[in-house]
Amino acid sequence: MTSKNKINEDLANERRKCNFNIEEVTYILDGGKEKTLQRKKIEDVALNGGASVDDIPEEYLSARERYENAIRKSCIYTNIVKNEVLEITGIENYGSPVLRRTGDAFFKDISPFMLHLGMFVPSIIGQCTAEQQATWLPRALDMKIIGAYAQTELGHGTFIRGLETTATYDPETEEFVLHSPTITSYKWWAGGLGRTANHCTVVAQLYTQGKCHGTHLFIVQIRDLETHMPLPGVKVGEIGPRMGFNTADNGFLGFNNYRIPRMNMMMKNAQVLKDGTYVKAARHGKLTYGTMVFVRVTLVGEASFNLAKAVTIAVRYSAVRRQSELRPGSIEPQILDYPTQQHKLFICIATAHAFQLTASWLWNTFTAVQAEMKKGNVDTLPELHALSSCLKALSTSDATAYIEQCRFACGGHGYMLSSNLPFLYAFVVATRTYEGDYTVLLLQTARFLVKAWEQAESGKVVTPTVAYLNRHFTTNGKMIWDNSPEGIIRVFQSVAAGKISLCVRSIRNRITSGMDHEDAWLMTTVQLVNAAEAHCRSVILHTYWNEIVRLTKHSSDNVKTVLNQLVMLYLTYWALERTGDLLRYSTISENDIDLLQRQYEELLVKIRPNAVGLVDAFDIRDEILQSTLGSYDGRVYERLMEEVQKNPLNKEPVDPSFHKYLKPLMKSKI
Ligand SMILES: CCCCCCCC/C=C\CCCCCCCCCCCC(=O)SCCNC(=O)CCNC(=O)[C@H](O)C(C)(C)COP(=O)(O)OP(=O)(O)OC[C@H]1O[C@@H](n2cnc3c(N)ncnc32)[C@H](O)[C@@H]1OP(=O)(O)O
Ligand SMILES: Cc1cc2nc3c(=O)[nH]c(=O)nc-3n(C[C@H](O)[C@H](O)[C@H](O)COP(=O)(O)OP(=O)(O)OC[C@H]3O[C@@H](n4cnc5c(N)ncnc54)[C@H](O)[C@@H]3O)c2cc1C
Repeated sequence: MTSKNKINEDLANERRKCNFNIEEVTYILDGGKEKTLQRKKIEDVALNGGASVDDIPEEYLSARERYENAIRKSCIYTNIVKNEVLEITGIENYGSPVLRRTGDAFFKDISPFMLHLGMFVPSIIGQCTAEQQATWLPRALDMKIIGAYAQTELGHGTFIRGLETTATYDPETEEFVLHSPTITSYKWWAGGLGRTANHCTVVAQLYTQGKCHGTHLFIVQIRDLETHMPLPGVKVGEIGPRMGFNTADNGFLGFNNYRIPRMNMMMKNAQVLKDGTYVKAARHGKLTYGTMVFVRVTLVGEASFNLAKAVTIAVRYSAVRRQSELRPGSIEPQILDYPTQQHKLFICIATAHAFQLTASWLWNTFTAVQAEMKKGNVDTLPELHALSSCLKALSTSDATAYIEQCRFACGGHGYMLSSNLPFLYAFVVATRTYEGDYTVLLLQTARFLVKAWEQAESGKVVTPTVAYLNRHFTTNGKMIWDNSPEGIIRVFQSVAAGKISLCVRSIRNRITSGMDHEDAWLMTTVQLVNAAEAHCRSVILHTYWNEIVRLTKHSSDNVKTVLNQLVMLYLTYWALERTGDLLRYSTISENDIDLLQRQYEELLVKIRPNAVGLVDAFDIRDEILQSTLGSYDGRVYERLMEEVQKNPLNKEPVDPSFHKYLKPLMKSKI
């Protein structure tokens, strides 16, 4: 073995200690052996060209160079996907999470094509008629047109009904006239819009026959396909440097009475006829929000994958890094041996599992609701909206916090961009805001919960994810504490039910004392967010536990054991995090809490020998991790040194600024 591919001895030892079959766990996380094999095949095809390697790391490039480099690599990757990968997977897998995952080997930040594939194409699939899809979809999939999703404006992101861009139908010419009447009506933020896109989905207030019908979606060409010049009546550009997403060319867009054909309104859920007659969406008023629901569902898997990357980096680094002495003169321990380090990291592994399994379950729920909607039944949409809202909110928020925890776990070296942890953080923290801000989405779930509570109160049987509310009305007093997984889950459901019940009481009391419903709701929103969070925790705990039981039925004993230890760690961790709630809503005693704490510490000890095996089971290739600290071989210090050689500041021994500024300063007299 050359020193280049020699595995760090501590890491090699960790792998020898691992007592379970790593591949078996990978199969469970991927959704089955077939899926793992398919993923590996795709990664082999897409990554063996080594196209991901930049001569100069992108963080040293100027804004212009970075953008051009991101476009260059997007085109390379797109060609590989079009010419080689889709041969294996079929065109229907264009937007699959595997391609998204493989794409991370090409971009440290983000591809300017991401929104084309992540939202423009899904909006065509979800919001266009079959005839419109036949016109747009093949061209979009073939990258003959490149799109963005322009909904948010300078003045409004959350409150979609407040958007100001107008689309006024002109029956004379059978066109819509798009207009930006104010500065705040300028589209703002859309990824890929600033420099890359020639088309975009525009969300605008629809006016026809003198009446406003609310926001609708339109496909709009904004640039010439040959010259890429903005078309007359279109003002478009890039919004400027941001915390992350700097290669996504997020853009602004304004219209000056810009005309598009009638058929460019996405007409699956509502139509404007040639004479201007508006035909209302018959089934559900919020179907035009469907693309956002789809993306929220996919973001739970994104949170899991990015957290898996961060914890892979931090655990491998913690196995390699040695620091301090436990006893005078003794060998310095691996930092992974500190229980406090295990406390920081093992919850991240468990959370990545919890979110991955919840994401698959949510995806199945999403496809089931889609199938029902195709048959004309929209009854399950409110539950899906409530679920996807709170799961998006919590998974992105927890992933953000835990990625930062992984960075803390890597000390100073975690602060280096080459560790990839700062990029991961900047990327994931944005997911807490975009596609619906954390608080706003939890308040959406709260609306659903309050309604479900009222139904349960009147004796009606409610839908499965809130079925625990029915139990709330048949049991009196606090939930009996029981330290089994099922017992802990039941207690978390009681906490949620108790908090929802307090919200309802607060709202009613406020109304009784003279407030109108809107003010009573507003004054209760702090509690409502808290109740929705509690509900969502119980959903995640329940789903994680159920899925582990189901998926490990035929697993080997050691895999069953380690995955059980992880899920128990997760349940125990959250019980300890929420002791205040547990004391309030269950019969848990101080003694029970002491036992929980001991159980938690014992679990850390049990999981410790398998920690590296568990992150290896995420099976994230080095090209995708892009980290000096997290590579499979653990050559941390060598890679940090190699990275220093790429720093343009080190190219010359003396920087020109010495002669220009420093020397004159040093020579000048006081
Ligand atoms: C070369 C590279 C190749 C790489 C290949 C890889 C392939 C890539 C493939 C996939 C990648 C996936 C990753 C995707 C990454 C995507 C990045 C995205 C970037 C960010 C994009 C954006 O941010 S787009 C903008 C998003 N904006 C928002 O989310 C706005 C948030 N606001 C809202 O959603 C709503 O306004 C609101 C929910 C806050 C409220 O709406 P409104 O005021 O209209 O409603 P009400 O509060 O009055 O409620 C009325 C009623 O309706 C119910 N309701 C609301 N929303 C919905 C809904 N969506 N569905 C169903 N029902 C809904 C609401 O609950 C109320 O019900 P009641 O019964 O009356 O209570
Ligand atoms: C990296 C990035 C990429 C993006 N990409 C796109 C894109 O491609 N296309 C696109 O259309 N948009 C995009 N966006 C915009 C994004 O969807 C919005 O920023 C997001 O929905 C939040 O809306 P806002 O900015 O208006 O925040 P605001 O609504 O102004 O929120 C500010 C604060 O007010 C609070 N608040 C707002 N309303 C309420 C309420 N009713 N109750 C209680 N609190 C409230 C929020 O909780 C938040 O704390 C992107 C944003 C980012 C950061």
